[in-house]
Amino acid sequence: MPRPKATMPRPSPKGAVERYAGLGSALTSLGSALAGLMFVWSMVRPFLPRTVFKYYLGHLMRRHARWLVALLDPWLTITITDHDGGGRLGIGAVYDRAKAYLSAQCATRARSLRAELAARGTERFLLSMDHNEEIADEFQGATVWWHSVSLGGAVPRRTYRLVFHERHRDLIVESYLPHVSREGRAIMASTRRQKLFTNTFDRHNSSWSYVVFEHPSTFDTLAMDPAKKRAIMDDLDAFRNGRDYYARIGKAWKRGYLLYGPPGTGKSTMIAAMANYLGYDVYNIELTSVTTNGELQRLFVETKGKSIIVVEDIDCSAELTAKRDRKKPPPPSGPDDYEEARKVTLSGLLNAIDGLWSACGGERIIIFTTNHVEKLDPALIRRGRMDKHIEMSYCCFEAFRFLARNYHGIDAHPLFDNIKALLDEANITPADVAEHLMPKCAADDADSCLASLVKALAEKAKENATTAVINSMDDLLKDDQTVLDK
Ligand SMILES: Nc1ncnc2c1ncn2[C@@H]1O[C@H](COP(=O)(O)OP(=O)(O)OP(=O)(O)O)[C@@H](O)[C@H]1O
Repeated sequence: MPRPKATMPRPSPKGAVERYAGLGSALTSLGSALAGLMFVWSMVRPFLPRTVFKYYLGHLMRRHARWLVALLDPWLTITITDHDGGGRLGIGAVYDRAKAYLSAQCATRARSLRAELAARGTERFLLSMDHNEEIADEFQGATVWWHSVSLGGAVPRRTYRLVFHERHRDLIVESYLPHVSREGRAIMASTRRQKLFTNTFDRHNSSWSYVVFEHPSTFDTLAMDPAKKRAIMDDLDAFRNGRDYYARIGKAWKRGYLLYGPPGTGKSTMIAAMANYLGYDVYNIELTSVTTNGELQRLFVETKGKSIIVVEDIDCSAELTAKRDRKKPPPPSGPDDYEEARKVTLSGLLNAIDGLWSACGGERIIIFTTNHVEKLDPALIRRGRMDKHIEMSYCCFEAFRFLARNYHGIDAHPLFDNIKALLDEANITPADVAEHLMPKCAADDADSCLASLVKALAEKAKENATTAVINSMDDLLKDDQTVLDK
């Protein structure tokens, strides 16, 4: 097996010289010793019975092989990759901590660095080692070397190799690594940026990739009934501070929300507001890009704590809206059946959610959104899975006042009464109201925007009234037909 690059002698980095200083003379002495042994061996071997050679000497050589290797290469390597499960911390968490720890070390020591903004709204940069860069670190008298490597592939894997002398094994494993983890976590807490993860599919499987999450929506900009909004914020607070409570009642620290309502009523906006309120990362899972139930399960388990996992428009996945088939499916018999077996099913999704709660301990929220709650299987949205059901409804007067204050800084206007009466009849979404309130040119002010809204509301109210008349006539005709049929 080729040695990791970090252990190869390199001219520039400090430490490499020290690490390999004794190696040349050790090899020379070993060469002479081996030559002597070979000579003695060739003299003695013809006089040895086969059994002595086979059992005793063979055994002796095997026993001392490890010692010989350790003598030649006493350097141990620990590999930390951004794709390790990270146990209860979630994928790449150990790597992230090491990266944060090294950011504090490498600014003064590495010669080739990468820079990224440390946190939203700050001008501070977080520095990390560039690929193939090496730095040395000291800990309680031991020297260790960190080497940064990027492994190729469709989704490149970033890896750190930590190299140290065998005699420091206990110190490194029991004290140094926990020290790196502690320091790294503290640095991450002070420089944390929220991330938006999406699942991408290459030729072989799905994996998460992320961008920095910078959605401007907050509860201060979300238009909805103030009492309902307050209740959601209180619920989130109780969840965030509920670590001991969840441990005491023996439940995984998680909460499920179902957001339902017509398009444009603010479901995605609400998710962004929740993420910003809690400071959590968002994992947006696109079910149509996931080919098997197993893959879905893996994606779920790879999410980190302090995160919101979102499945939007869950009603758009035909396999999930179908009622659960409790019978075991027959084994695939042809290519079509195999294609069928590759789909994500409702039971697959339920298993993935349940598996997530049993495999990962910490602080996750899962949110489903749908425009057609009535289409969903009750098992998917039952309390315990989706603990809180939130209806995102058409714009009410309170939500309109909120938007008017946000967009134009007004709390009252002669058109408000008119708008209040029309809103009840028009059934218009907050997205539509926001669109009318948004000035389109420099001449647009509150008066013109509200006038445009009144016009739109009146048209929508008229349209709804006409539809209602047509529907009631249809119902009457159906009733008449039923009577005639009888
Ligand atoms: N309650 C709201 N408060 C403030 N803005 C809103 C609200 N609802 C909708 N909007 C505005 O309307 C736009 C569309 O809203 P959003 O995407 O959140 O709706 P949605 O319910 O998720 O729609 P869909 O079901 O089609 O995904 C947003 O960009 C936002 O600016």
